[in-house]
Amino acid sequence: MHDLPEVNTYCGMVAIVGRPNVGKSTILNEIIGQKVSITSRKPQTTRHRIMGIDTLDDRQAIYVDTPGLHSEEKRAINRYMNRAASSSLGEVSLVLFVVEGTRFNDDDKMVLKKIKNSRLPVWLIVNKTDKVEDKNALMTHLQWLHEQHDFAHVIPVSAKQNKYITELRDMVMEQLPPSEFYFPEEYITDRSSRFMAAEIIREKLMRYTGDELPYSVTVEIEQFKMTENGVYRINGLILVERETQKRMVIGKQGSHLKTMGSDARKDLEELFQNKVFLELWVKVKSGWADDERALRSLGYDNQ
Ligand SMILES: Nc1nc2c(ncn2[C@@H]2O[C@H](COP(=O)(O)OP(=O)(O)OP(=O)(O)O)[C@@H](O)[C@H]2O)c(=O)[nH]1
Repeated sequence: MHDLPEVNTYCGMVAIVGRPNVGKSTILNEIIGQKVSITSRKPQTTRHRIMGIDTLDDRQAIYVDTPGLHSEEKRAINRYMNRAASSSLGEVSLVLFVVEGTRFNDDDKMVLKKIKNSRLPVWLIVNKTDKVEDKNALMTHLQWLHEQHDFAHVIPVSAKQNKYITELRDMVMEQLPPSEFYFPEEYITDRSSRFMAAEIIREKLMRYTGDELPYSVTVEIEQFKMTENGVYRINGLILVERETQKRMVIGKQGSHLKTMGSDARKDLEELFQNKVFLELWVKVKSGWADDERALRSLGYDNQ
């Protein structure tokens, strides 16, 4: 009889699911200690499935941040996001179901239904507790939440104030099954530097522009290279649907684009630990959000 190879490390996938805007990406970034998933006040900021990798000594937790699940599936991009969110449930060992304070609406119900079907162990993470002034109401709500499903844990946190995030991280680490590491220990995400650069630029667009933009804007990295003097030279192309949106993104005498570019550059330098030279262009590309083929050509390939 052959001895099985001894594994003395622990590693597993943890899916972070929930309706849009409950703070999934913020929780992930707080756990990893770096911006691996972009966030904004606008719902549905996360469009892709992103892994955040947290390695500590002999343990590696691979968090999968998913686009917010929601019931509206009108446009192609919404369908894509729902697929990306659901497909991550197949391969994980633990689900963190994120809800917000004392709110629990139809979209939360829909997510809970999906989770129940998956039969995975679920921890309920009640985020944004800092926003709840009435602590008695919170207690009553937590009690009610407990009754909705056989949650292994119900954990109130505030990602924004970094409250109970370390405790959550430690609990997850304890829960990992014995396994080889999936990623080298220095990795913090499965995504390429190009992808991260595009996402950070998109985050600035989401944050600085009006409500009209979220669905219609996308970013392509046309060039990403190290120059002879050790600077990352990044050229980003911002694609919008309409001329009015182009003007909105650029701002008066380019003021908007300049501020966003400078903010994005700072984040990129922090992320890559390297000096960055960033150039941005804006171009009108009509109708892309309704065209699945165009989506795929821009990298929305549901992987
Ligand atoms: N007050 C408060 N706000 C928070 C907290 N966590 C996240 N937020 C804010 O909530 C908004 C949404 O956060 P995200 O992390 O982008 O939410 P998400 O669930 O990933 O959103 P989608 O990308 O739409 O799925 C942002 O403006 C965050 O700053 C928290 O603990 N307290």
